[in-house]
Amino acid sequence: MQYKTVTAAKTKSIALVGHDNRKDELIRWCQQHRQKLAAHKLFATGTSGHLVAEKSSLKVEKLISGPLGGDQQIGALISEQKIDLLIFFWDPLAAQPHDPDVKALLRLAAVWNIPVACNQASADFIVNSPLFDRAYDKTIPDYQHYIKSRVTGK
Ligand SMILES: O=C(CO)COP(=O)(O)O
Repeated sequence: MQYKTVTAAKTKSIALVGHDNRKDELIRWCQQHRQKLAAHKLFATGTSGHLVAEKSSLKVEKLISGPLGGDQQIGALISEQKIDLLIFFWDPLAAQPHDPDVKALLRLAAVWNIPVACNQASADFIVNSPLFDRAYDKTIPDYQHYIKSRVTGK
């Protein structure tokens, strides 16, 4: 795979996702960091998004609920380079009916070099990083090169 450098803008697009047993933790984290988060564009799976918006007054673009396709929507936005950060409080202690979608989302975040926080401590490190409010150069797969070499065999 060939890679290229792109710049994540100062204003980030942040995806917020919490499994049911971890939604309270996600909401508390959003309330705690409300001021910092308000400067960015927020997306979330359906239930998480409604709850975060209601309980923190943050503006959130709500996608479909996770088990009905929301994880896949966020994955698609990541592959279109429309998400810069993923805060995903997934549940390590309960099986999810849509486990393949959860894995797919985490896989795409790894493919596209997206910082991921799976718990409150990681999320704290991310939100307090100087890079959180600043433009950031990162490497991602060079799709133009990838597709050209697949099509032409060169
Ligand atoms: O299931 C989820 C992520 O895998 C979250 O979806 P909801 O926010 O709709 O509960």
